[in-house]
Amino acid sequence: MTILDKIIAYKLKEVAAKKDAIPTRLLERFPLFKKETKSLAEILQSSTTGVIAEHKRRSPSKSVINDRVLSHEVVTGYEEAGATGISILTDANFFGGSLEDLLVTEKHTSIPILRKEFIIDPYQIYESKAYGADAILLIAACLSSEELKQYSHLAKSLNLDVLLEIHKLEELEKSLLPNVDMIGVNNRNLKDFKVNIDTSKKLSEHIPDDFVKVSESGISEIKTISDLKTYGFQGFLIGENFMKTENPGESAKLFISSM
Ligand SMILES: O=P(O)(O)OC[C@@H](O)[C@@H](O)c1c[nH]c2ccccc12
Repeated sequence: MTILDKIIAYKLKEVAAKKDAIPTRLLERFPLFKKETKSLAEILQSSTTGVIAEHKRRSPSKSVINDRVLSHEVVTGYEEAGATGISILTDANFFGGSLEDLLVTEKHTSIPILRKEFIIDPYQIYESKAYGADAILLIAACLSSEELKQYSHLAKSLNLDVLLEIHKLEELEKSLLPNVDMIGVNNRNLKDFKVNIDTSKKLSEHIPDDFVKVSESGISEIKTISDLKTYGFQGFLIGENFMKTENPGESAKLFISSM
């Protein structure tokens, strides 16, 4: 069983319990459900930097990255640093995140927020909207073609942008859907956690130009970004490189200001 299989099995149980606690019809009554969302894809297209800074306390590959920092300090720091968007990992069990982190971010910042979660049920898309997300992540490795189609359609009907994550060419075919705004190439293999930036470079030529291209994971140098830009990437998802430092907002500021 790979870690991804483990996460999916856990998510199925987690979502079943959540549906009992707060049914979809209640989520639809949350005040933020009516919030006007901001398009991450649009902002990335007009940004010259394109950094999506991620809040991530832990990960299955590295265990603790930063358990001390308060999320509101991190996210306001990210916004002040000039990040184009913020990614919030809401998974508690493997990444130490929460929906509370999403609420805090919504309250304290005004740039687009990506909810980073292992989405395996439409319920989580309603939940993302109810807790203030502007965009969601769908992972091709976790979902069938039919699910990807259905979930991206639902997200768009709620005005949420869709970032669809792929790691290999076979996953791209089922990901070229009308309701997908951005295609993210994860440089990290979720099966063995190995990171290779060449994954983005290799897959870039196969991604049609009508999708905003995002490169995810393992980015720690500005020259990597300049290089990826020549392959058509406009978004760069960075977590650990900022989170592992004492002051993630300050690290993001140093990084972005020297781009
Ligand atoms: O911390 P990094 O190496 O900068 O990576 C950030 C982000 O890309 C990574 O957290 C991520 C990419 N896709 C995911 C899917 C689920 C959980 C996490 C992720």
